[in-house]
Amino acid sequence: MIVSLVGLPGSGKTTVGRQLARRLQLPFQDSDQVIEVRIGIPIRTYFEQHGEAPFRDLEEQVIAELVAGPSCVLSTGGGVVLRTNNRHALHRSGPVVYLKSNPDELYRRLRHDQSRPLLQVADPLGKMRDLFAVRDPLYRETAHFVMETGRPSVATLVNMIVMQLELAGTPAK
Ligand SMILES: Nc1ncnc2c1ncn2[C@@H]1O[C@H](COP(=O)(O)OP(=O)(O)OP(=O)(O)O)[C@@H](O)[C@H]1O
Ligand SMILES: O=C(O)C1=C[C@@H](O)[C@@H](O)[C@H](O)C1
Ligand SMILES: [Mg+2]
Repeated sequence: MIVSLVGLPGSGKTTVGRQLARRLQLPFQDSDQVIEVRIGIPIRTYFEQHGEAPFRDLEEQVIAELVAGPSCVLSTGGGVVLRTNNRHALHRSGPVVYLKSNPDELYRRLRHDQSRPLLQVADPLGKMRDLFAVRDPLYRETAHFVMETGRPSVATLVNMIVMQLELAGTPAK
């Protein structure tokens, strides 16, 4: 079973995913990290050198491999839901949690972070709002649960997710 986390850049997929994996005693995978190991350079540099389309091809390949692999908690890249194949692959491989965050708050969280290529633009707040408008319906379509992030701490979010999974009958180890 693959427990996946989806959401906008900075919504906490990596941070929450790592702790959730520890709680569920499952291995942790992060598709962005798998991709970076494979390409041998930061995703940001890959975007600059090759553009977005080859990155999305690689991401689709990595998602297909990960969902076919052993049980894990899988944190995904923020744009994973842009491809229909990814949405279906994640949804049918196990519970998918959408970490839903307000774009203005995410912008405040990430404004000093240079590693997110899509936010290295003149108007990153506008970009985050646009990403939310396009992707919120896709995250909802992919997910079985929507968790509002924002006020809760990472530990609280992890507790809330574990409770949701238990309510849904997902065996927590
Ligand atoms: N619930 C939370 N409350 C406060 N800060 C948080 C919360 N979740 C994550 N953060 C902080 O927000 C930043 C981004 O988190 P993280 O890298 O986990 O996001 P991500 O969803 O994996 O982003 P990306 O899509 O770019 O990989 C980190 O500095 C993290 O510590
Ligand atoms: O939101 C996005 O489209 C992205 C988010 C990151 O997780 C990376 O997957 C990459 O920078 C693209
Ligand atoms: Mg991440």
